Amino acid sequence: MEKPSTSARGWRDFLRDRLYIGGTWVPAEGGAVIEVTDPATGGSVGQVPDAGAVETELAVAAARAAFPAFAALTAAERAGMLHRLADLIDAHGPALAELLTREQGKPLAEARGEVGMSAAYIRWFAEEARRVYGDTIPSPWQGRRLMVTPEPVGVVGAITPWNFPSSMLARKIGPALAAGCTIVAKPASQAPLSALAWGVLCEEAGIPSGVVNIVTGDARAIGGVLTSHPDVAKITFTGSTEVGKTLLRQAADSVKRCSMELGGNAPFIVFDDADLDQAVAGAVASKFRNAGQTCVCSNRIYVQSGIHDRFVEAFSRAVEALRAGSGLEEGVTLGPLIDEKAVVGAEAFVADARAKGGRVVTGGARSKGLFFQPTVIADASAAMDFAHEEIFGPVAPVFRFETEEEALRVANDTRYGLACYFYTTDLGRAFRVSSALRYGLVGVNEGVITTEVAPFGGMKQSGLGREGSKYGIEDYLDQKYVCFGGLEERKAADAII
Ligand SMILES: NC(=O)c1ccc[n+]([C@@H]2O[C@H](COP(=O)([O-])OP(=O)(O)OC[C@H]3O[C@@H](n4cnc5c(N)ncnc54)[C@H](O)[C@@H]3O)[C@@H](O)[C@H]2O)c1
Ligand SMILES: O=C[C@H](O)CS(=O)(=O)O
Repeated sequence: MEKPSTSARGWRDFLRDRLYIGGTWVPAEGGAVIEVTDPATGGSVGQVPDAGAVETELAVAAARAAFPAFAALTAAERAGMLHRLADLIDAHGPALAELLTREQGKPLAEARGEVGMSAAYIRWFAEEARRVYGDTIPSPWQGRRLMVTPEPVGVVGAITPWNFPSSMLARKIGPALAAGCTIVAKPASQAPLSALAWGVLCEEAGIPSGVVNIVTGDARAIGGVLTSHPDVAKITFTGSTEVGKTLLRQAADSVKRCSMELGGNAPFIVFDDADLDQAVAGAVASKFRNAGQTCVCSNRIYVQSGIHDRFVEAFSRAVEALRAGSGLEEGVTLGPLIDEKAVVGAEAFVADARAKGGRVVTGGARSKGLFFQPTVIADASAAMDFAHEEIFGPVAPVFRFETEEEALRVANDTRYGLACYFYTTDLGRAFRVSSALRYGLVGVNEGVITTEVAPFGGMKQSGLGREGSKYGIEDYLDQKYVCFGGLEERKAADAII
């Protein structure tokens, strides 16, 4: 397979101010647009159409029309398209990463990591396409053969968040196309440009018109069509738990298949027997990645009393070493928050903690623009808002605990169940605690554990289903049971002369 040209295309070459529907680039009805701004500077990065129900109906119709022929391709043909798509993502990684940093704010190194992860998800599902096996089942009857045949569910509606505008889309486009489905995707308006860049890449990868459609604009109107349209078979959503519940309610009337990747409230537990340096490094990585704006960020840091003071001192020192600035500057490790609402949210969590006895060890205030100081708050307690709500910002509350039983009780005391982490050098504790924690993802002595080869998803109100891994394609397939009867040898009297 010929590798795509790596001719130096810049981030501007992937800018599109049109919707990608049925393989064509079209404006919103009436030409309304949404301005996309760089959260580090407030400057304009580009514009995208402010579309709604009418354009979404057109996109669903295009996806519906493309589905039969795309589903009829062989798995190898679909795998070939996905491999070409992954090769294009890799070939244009630097440009795609710069576009991502400009619209979302994360440091370039993290953006490059996200683009690389996007290609990894697509490549993983290119190969999963070739392993969608069925079953034959031993028949309980004479003269019958029983088979189970997986079939693509059909048109998929996908809605994705702003914090990982590329990889969250990859986690949906990959399995959908691998299974033979077609898709209509709506990115978040805060960071929609990376998704439209996917339209450019899909076009160049030779993915047939109408298979992938990207619609930007009015979330409520677009989501309203996707969750109710009779031609949409499945909804896959990544975002807040509250919006996930809204979409589940809307999709119920037409009983659509739903996958939900929702909010988190990750505990990060440090036992007395932990390796202190490892625990500090893990806490910084899991808390401050994307300026604390990831669903799997540590939200509550529980430290056993014997190591507590040494941890707070070492952790605060490491946090103060973080370098805040524009994500485009090499060496920057902490970018801006996505918008003013996010900064106000972080300020509110700090004010609430202070009012309830929390001690700000470092940080605690906004700096300039949409930047918020990386913050450590000691003497945190269950009375504080961030004990029960997702912070989604660079604020690290540290709670003290005495026993393993207490740590497990408080760690599990949440409606969420996405990610959790703990540090210990005791093997027995590692097995006991990883078994007792009610979370979909468990990091033991590691603070960042996401990979395309392992299932990603939550328990409780953190979601439904899994993305990535060998499990991630299952939600895009219907298992059809076929019973072949009348197979006994026909007697002479039955024979048709
Ligand atoms: N579990 C995961 O894999 C995962 C990954 C990333 C983010 N998240 C969660 O997402 C949240 C942050 O992202 P966000 O601010 O973009 O979340 P959000 O729920 O506000 O928005 C997510 C997407 O839903 C759209 N949306 C909002 N209201 C809608 C409606 N009524 N109908 C249809 N679409 C609607 C938005 O435009 C966006 O595209 C956090 O809670 C985070 O934990 C979870
Ligand atoms: O925020 C949500 C993402 O799923 C984080 S990760 O990059 O997949 O770990």
